[in-house]
Amino acid sequence: MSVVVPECCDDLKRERGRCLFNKEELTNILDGGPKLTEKRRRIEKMLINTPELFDDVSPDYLSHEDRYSNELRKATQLMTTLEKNGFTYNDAVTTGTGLWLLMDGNPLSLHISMFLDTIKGQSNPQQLQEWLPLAEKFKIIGTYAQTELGHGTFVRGLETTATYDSTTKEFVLHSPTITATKWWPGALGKTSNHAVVMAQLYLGGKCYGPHIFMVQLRDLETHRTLPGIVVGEIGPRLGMNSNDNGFLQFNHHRIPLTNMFMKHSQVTEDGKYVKPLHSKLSYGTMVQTRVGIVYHASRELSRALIIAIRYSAVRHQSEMVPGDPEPQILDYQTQQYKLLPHLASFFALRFSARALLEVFIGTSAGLGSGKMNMLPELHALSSGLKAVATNDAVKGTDICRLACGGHGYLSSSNLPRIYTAIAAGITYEGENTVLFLQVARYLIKSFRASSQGQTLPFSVSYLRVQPPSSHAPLMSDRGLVDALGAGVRWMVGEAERRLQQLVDSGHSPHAAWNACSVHLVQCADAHTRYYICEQFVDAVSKLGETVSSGVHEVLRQLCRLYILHRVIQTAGILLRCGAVDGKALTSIEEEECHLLATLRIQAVSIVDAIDIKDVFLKSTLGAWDGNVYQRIYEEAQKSPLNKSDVTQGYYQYLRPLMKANL
Ligand SMILES: CC/C=C\C/C=C\C/C=C\C/C=C\CC/C=C/C(=O)SCCNC(=O)CCNC(=O)[C@H](O)C(C)(C)COP(=O)(O)OP(=O)(O)OC[C@H]1O[C@@H](n2cnc3c(N)ncnc32)[C@H](O)[C@@H]1OP(=O)(O)O
Ligand SMILES: Cc1cc2nc3c(=O)[nH]c(=O)nc-3n(C[C@H](O)[C@H](O)[C@H](O)COP(=O)(O)OP(=O)(O)OC[C@H]3O[C@@H](n4cnc5c(N)ncnc54)[C@H](O)[C@@H]3O)c2cc1C
Repeated sequence: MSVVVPECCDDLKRERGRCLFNKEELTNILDGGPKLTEKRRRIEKMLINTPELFDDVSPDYLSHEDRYSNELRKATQLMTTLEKNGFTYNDAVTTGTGLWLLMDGNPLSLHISMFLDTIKGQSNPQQLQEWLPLAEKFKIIGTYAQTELGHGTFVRGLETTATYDSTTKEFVLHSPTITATKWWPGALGKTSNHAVVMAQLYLGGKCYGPHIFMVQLRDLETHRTLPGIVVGEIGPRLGMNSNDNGFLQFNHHRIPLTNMFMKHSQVTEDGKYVKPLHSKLSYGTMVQTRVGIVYHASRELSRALIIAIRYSAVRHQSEMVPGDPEPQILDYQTQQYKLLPHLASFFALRFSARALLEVFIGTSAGLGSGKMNMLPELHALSSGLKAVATNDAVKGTDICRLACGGHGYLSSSNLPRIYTAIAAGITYEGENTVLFLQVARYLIKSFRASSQGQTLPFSVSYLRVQPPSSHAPLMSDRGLVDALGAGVRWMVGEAERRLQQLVDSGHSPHAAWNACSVHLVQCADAHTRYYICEQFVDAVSKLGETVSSGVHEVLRQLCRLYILHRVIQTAGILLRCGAVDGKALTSIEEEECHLLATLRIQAVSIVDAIDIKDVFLKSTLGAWDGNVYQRIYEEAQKSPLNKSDVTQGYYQYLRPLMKANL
């Protein structure tokens, strides 16, 4: 398949004619530099030239089994194509081309993300040497099996046991109850022959908590399940039904001692336990995946935005002025209000994902030399950003669907598939409310530490009890971000006061925590969004010296919109703590409406600069040429129901009903 850039329709031609900035420059910024754009495009070109990667028939028309097989065919083709062309799976993950861009669940995505990451992050040198080459070459195929029927969130509550038998130097894996059944892991049902399994470690009758084990599940020749193991697929889900999310039970299944991941904690041959430097190091794969999810969520949101904004420039509906031609729906202020703040969110998330990745890389380097002090900060940042990114991507994607009216509900718009895939991101890898509560714990701890005169880490330093007063004028970007920071400080202070008050009146700290948890989640959400605002302002101001004025202006406008929108969303808090007054809010609302109209002019060009090609958008509504109606019509012709004029169902059911004497 070659990339032919079609002539676009008049509406889109006019939109593109209004572009006042260098699109390529903006693309480079979003990719992280021209070299990364070039690398992404090389991977994409290679994928586009591999016709086997593209569906002839929509997965919606396939049986459950054919759908899975078709996805597996594409996933294996994707991996061999990458390998043959000298790219790594990591290239596919980091450029966003390898997980779901072409896919409907990709049964190898867990292998190339969490399985490989666990091997890299949790193995001792011998294990790394043994497992990494096998996994990288797909000689073994694995997944991350942690969640059980009874527990997903509460990892310490997992029931699968790994009991050490020092006589044979083996662990005995067992699922003692139905609720101990591993449930959900992607690609566990039919694809994987190995899994990294989280289980409670038992030594000499004592439980040492959850630890990770490498477990072979299936024979490497026959692919049959090994004795002592029951494994299968869990059935249809809201989305990603081409994957084989699975279940797994162990019946006193034995694995060698050396199959416990031993980078951080160890068990000696005689059954002694060696503690890790930090008790949560075994949660490292989850943290790393949360970092990746922030990027992934922003990418999925951007696909939905490209579709909805292009469509809104092509779709004409109603009369704005009686008797005038029907305007593009993008001209309606309400349509701009639906879409453009989410476009700003996409940019904000992309810059924040990059900042988080830097924290992750810095913290990982520190861990390598035994420095654990950055771990709580990374845990709080990755938890908060994963939660905000997925919440916003899901909300934004659904708004994009709604903004496309009826046609957004068509599978061929691809919005339902993008939505159902990213909707899972709210739940997997740490349910968002639960992650926010982890952030809140960090905020309260930090606030209390500051009251005792301790210095706070960078992401929470604005919470210190006596912050320096902001010198920036309120209506400047900095001034408004400072106002948002003052709002969060007030919220956290209020949460702390309420917690203390409950404890003072006789509640246990845990009961007090639960009684304040709605407010605590709001604190965590507000704190994370403040961090995102900071990253956005920071990134735009740093770019200011290096980019052309057109690009800088667009970024400045998007950043401003993000901040204004956030201030309006937080108005109640900001008024209560006196960070803004009613007059300021009125002028912020007016400015936001003005900015919507300004950004509308170049909105199509901005989404063009995100640079996702039609073959990856897979949408009748969002294609580059804007030829919407023809595409919708052609897609409908592919429905199996249109293969014959009269269907079997007519003879079987309708005709008898019509002939019956009712
Ligand atoms: C760079 C990225 C590369 C690749 C990925 C790319 C793209 C990804 C795209 C898509 C994703 C692909 C596939 C996803 C498929 C889905 C997979 C899964 O869902 S796997 C299962 C995930 N499960 C979870 O996330 C479970 C969530 N639960 C938990 O994490 C813990 O149970 C919880 C944190 C809620 C509580 O832990 P607990 O042990 O009970 O601790 P407690 O609350 O008591 O706190 C004690 C103490 O520990 C601190 N802490 C907790 N976790 C961590 C941590 N991870 N790191 C550091 N510290 C931690 C906690 O804050 C507390 O500290 P204090 O005592 O307050 O100081
Ligand atoms: C598509 C998909 C793919 C997945 N892939 C994998 C995988 O590859 N490997 C794997 O191991 N797992 C996987 N999972 C499982 C996933 O990680 C869990 O579903 C997730 O961690 C949430 O846990 P849970 O289902 O037990 O939800 P629960 O924790 O039961 O959540 C239910 C409700 O209870 C609330 N709740 C729970 N605890 C608290 C608390 N402490 N305070 C306040 N509220 C609370 C939650 O906020 C939520 O509203 C996947 C899940 C999905 C949907």
